[in-house]
Amino acid sequence: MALMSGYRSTTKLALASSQPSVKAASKQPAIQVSNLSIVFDTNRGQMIAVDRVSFDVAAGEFVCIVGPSGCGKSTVLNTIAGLELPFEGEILVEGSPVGNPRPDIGMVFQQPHLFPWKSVRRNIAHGPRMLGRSAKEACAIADDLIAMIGLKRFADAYPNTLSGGMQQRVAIARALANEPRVLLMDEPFGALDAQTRAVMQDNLLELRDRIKATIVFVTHDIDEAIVLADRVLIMSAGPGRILREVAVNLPRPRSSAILIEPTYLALKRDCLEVIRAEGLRAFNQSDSS
Ligand SMILES: Nc1ncnc2c1ncn2[C@@H]1O[C@H](COP(=O)(O)OP(=O)(O)OP(=O)(O)O)[C@@H](O)[C@H]1O
Repeated sequence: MALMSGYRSTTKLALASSQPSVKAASKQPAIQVSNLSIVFDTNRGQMIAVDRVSFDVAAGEFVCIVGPSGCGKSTVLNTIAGLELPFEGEILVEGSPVGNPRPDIGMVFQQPHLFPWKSVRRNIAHGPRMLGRSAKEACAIADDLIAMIGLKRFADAYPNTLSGGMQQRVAIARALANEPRVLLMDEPFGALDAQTRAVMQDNLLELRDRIKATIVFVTHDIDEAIVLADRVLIMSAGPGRILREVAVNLPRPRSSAILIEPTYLALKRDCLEVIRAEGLRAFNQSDSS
């Protein structure tokens, strides 16, 4: 496998001691989340969904957030996107506080949410048009991205004629059309079958090398997190906190083929130990409360 030619055994697991605060290596992080807390009103009273979460993401870094269902992963991501207000704490993206959704922050969800009445090209051109680009410019941007995601033959097709994987590629291209500095992805491959998912992971790794955006990616799947990320943040069961940071120093370019490499398996085993211990802690806690 050509992508594996540079493979070396450089895996290093970095487990920080106890860290509510996870700092990126860069001096000027693209994303700075400081003491983020989010409380929801529910019919059983107030519920702390996210509890004093702090982390940085360096410019160009790929960070995955994993954790048990309901631990607040999506809430953290939505808040960075400006979709979850109000919140306690501070979030800076490219140095500016987040408030409302911003064109320099792209978001991709588990479901592609394409406009069913627009063709692939017009779905992707929509963002640039909204930002004031001419129809010609917007179509040129869309066509470049369509080539990048390998759907040239489907430029004039409508979403309902595409497979789930193809629709998700269009959703990613649509998010990239505004040239976001930051791309937030909430389980974008969660609804796909295993084979399509592996192909999409490889596509994303390739795209990532070309677009140089800072990416925060939420997933349940530890394999997916290790294949994609420079760092994995493991969240605890609710209320959500950052439990551990795991540095993934596997060489790039990578592909899903690293899943069978011994260094990869060692890294996965260490992550799973952290996740299993946390699962047990949460179970015992809920059992005794
Ligand atoms: N708008 C809301 N109102 C009330 N509670 C909410 C709201 N949004 C999320 N929650 C609750 O906050 C907690 C965190 O939800 P969130 O969706 O962020 O978790 P998650 O880790 O992304 O879960 P999953 O992996 O299952 O998608 C959950 O207990 C959820 O029920």
